[in-house]
Amino acid sequence: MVSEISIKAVAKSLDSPKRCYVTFLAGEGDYVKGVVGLVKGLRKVGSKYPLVVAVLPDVPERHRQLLISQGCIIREIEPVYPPENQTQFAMAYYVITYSKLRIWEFVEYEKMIYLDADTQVYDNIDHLFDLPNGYFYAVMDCFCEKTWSHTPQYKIGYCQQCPDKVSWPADNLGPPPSLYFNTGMFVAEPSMETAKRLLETLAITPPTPFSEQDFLNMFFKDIYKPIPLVYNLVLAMLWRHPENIELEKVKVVHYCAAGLKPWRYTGKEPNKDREDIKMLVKNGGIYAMTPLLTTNRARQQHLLPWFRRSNSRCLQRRHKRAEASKLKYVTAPFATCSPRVRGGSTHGEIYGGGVFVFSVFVFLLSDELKDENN
Ligand SMILES: O=c1ccn([C@@H]2O[C@H](COP(=O)(O)OP(=O)(O)O[C@H]3O[C@H](CO)[C@H](O)[C@H](O)[C@H]3O)[C@@H](O)[C@H]2O)c(=O)[nH]1
Ligand SMILES: O[C@H]1[C@H](O)[C@@H](O)[C@H](O)[C@@H](O)[C@H]1O
Repeated sequence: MVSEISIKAVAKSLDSPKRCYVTFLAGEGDYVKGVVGLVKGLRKVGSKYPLVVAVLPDVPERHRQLLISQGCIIREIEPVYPPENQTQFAMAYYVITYSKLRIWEFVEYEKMIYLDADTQVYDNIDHLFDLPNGYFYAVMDCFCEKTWSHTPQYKIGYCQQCPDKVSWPADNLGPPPSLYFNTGMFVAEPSMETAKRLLETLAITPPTPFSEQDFLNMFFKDIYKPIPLVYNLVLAMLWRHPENIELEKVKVVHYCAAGLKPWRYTGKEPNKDREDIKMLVKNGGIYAMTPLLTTNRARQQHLLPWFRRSNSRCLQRRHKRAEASKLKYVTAPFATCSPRVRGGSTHGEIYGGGVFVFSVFVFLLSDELKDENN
């Protein structure tokens, strides 16, 4: 029996413009825990739109089912690679993230907010869907971590977060670089034409260390519009540019770095008495109480019919593809990858220990998944 609440929810959804949150999932590792945390977070902050998970073929069925049971829409994508024989130029860890480019093919939606699986929302950001069309919105990155040591910016100590501290030596290096965004969160408009241009451009673009992030920065350079840091707080900002952060206002936290993923918290990390950590703990603690959708009634209230339609279309597509497919793809290489592969030093060394503590609250979101990783 469909409840009255679910009928109202359906009616409301049919009225709403076609919008969605979207994330990306590869491999059979533990990033699925991040997605469960994220969908619970979105629900907790009252987001009106569904979370679509763009999954690579190597995501196991049990993970897909788990995500569907939490209200996610599963959309399988074909992997995207940089030009053949050139993958060595991107950091091995990141090659798989080129597949994110497929989300521009999700043209059943007019607008989407992309969030990496290692982000968490602490406040509703639905209003970002109302930003004017025709631009690429994302938060400016920070260049201060050792992962950036391959760049001139890092070498001269220049960061766009504090451009007056070390000014750009135009005489030696030419005009300053364009503003550079982090791709853990962005607002974009799906379009087959854009999707096609992205892939065509990628085919003639040599891979670079931050793979799809560098590529999207290059591709959308002319229409990029920075949005405030509160929409994607890359953790390093806490200790690199604390003067730029108003912690109570942060809406999306990005647990951006190996070793700092919320679901990998061990409880042994130092510095848990830092004030910023305490603040995040206070704000984030409520998420531990967000329920899973475990009862039919809860599902009726939260799962809208387009979730089901879309998932059943997705299953049909997968069957078809499995039949036809001699699809060659590389599984996610980095779920178990050592941080050293990525930047020459461990993220433990880079970040110091304190921030691990605030990860625990998001970790609590996912503790029902403990067995998944064994
Ligand atoms: O085994 C994996 C590894 C990664 N991912 C997906 O790929 C995303 C990016 O990977 P990480 O979160 O491990 O990487 P970072 O936090 O360092 O992310 C930063 O660098 C990446 C590569 O440059 C991307 O651009 C990303 O958007 C940017 O925030 C994950 O969030 C997740 O959505 C998986 O699904 N499975
Ligand atoms: O600034 C960040 C950070 O330094 C990360 O370690 C890296 O993964 C990101 O891609 C980058 O944008």
